[in-house]
Amino acid sequence: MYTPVCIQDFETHAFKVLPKGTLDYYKSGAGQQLTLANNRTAFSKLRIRPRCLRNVRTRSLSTTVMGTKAALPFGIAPTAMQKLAHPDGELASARAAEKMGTIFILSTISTTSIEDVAAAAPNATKWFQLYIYKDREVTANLVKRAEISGFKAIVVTVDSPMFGIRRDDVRNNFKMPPHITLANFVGEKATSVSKRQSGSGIGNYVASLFDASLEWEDIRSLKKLTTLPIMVKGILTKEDALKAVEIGVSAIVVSNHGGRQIDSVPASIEVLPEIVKAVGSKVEIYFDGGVREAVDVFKALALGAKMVSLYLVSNYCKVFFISQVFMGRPILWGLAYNGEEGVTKVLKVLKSELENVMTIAGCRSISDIKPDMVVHESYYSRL
Ligand SMILES: Cc1cc2nc3c(=O)[nH]c(=O)nc-3n(C[C@H](O)[C@H](O)[C@H](O)COP(=O)(O)O)c2cc1C
Ligand SMILES: CCCCCCC(=O)C(=O)O
Repeated sequence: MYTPVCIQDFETHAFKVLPKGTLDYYKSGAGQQLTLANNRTAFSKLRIRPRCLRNVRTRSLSTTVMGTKAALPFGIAPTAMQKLAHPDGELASARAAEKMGTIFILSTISTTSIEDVAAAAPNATKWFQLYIYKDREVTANLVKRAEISGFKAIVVTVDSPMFGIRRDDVRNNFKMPPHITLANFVGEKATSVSKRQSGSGIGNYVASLFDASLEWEDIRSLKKLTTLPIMVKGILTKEDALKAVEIGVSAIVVSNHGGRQIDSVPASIEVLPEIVKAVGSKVEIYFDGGVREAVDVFKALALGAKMVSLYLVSNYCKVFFISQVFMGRPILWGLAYNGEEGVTKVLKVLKSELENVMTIAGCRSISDIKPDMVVHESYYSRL
């Protein structure tokens, strides 16, 4: 079998083996796909400034997320309908996350139920991504089920009052194949959700069922439904980041939904410094969008780092840093390669790349990755 050595290799393989409708759904961005491309281009414009002779004989990639240790600073972003890539779908990716000691975020629109994922990967740190439905009973039920099943956080996606127009999905009249179900909606309410889905594209599903009337106060109400920490995913401005802090969320995911919502929003990595600067250490900040290599993880961690002066008198400074970077599509490419083993391989490739980059750059731990170790390319043209 073809042996991938980098995430690009997994992608090339997936492009060959996935059916056209699935591949187009997974890979597409909105509109002309400018933001999708820019999620990558923006990373390529950043330069790493390595440091030498720092005794990097022992290294650790571990980090702390919401008070819990994670073995890796990168995890699995929520992506819908993973059984389109492999029959084991979300079970495979959750198990791979468990094996590698990293975080797994399950999509509301999963093809495996909350309970089945929990049973398959009991020791993984699992978070549940929530789309808020017009029917608040459906929403409350999802939150309760995630809580009872041992998920450790609710990640509310706030960038999707309507879905971005992904042109290939429209051209393909993309629908879920009949042998696959939206597994969180089997049962009374679910039937109505699933039935509406069949025969209509995803844009129609979202328009008919997701709640476009959401406001910040709804996030406050959501907090009353659960004891789990609430995170908001899809923040792209400092104004919204500060609003999220004011409402009392536990974390913010800086994300442009993989370029799938508004074409021409900035790359996630372009937005990160503005948000870190505004929010500081008030809440945890995570990141996704365009991560395909360990150098991208390194760059995001560096730009997410912020020096915070704790005790001005003693001049003691602590560095707060973003503790997790998430990936969407690379996990789907891993699934398409070989289910659980494929996703594990994707995570392992990235892990060994990151160890390599950190070691050569003089970093023994994630907290050694400092803001001044990454600069924009214009830094050098000014010299
Ligand atoms: C096929 C696909 C399905 C997705 N489904 C969801 C979803 O159900 N919920 C959600 O919040 N984000 C979803 N996303 C967005 C991802 O969580 C993440 O923000 C994005 O994929 C990150 O970009 P990357 O693919 O470049 O890593 C999806 C993305 C893709 C590509
Ligand atoms: C059938 C509902 C579609 C959900 C889509 C999930 C998603 O967020 C995406 O970007 O696609």
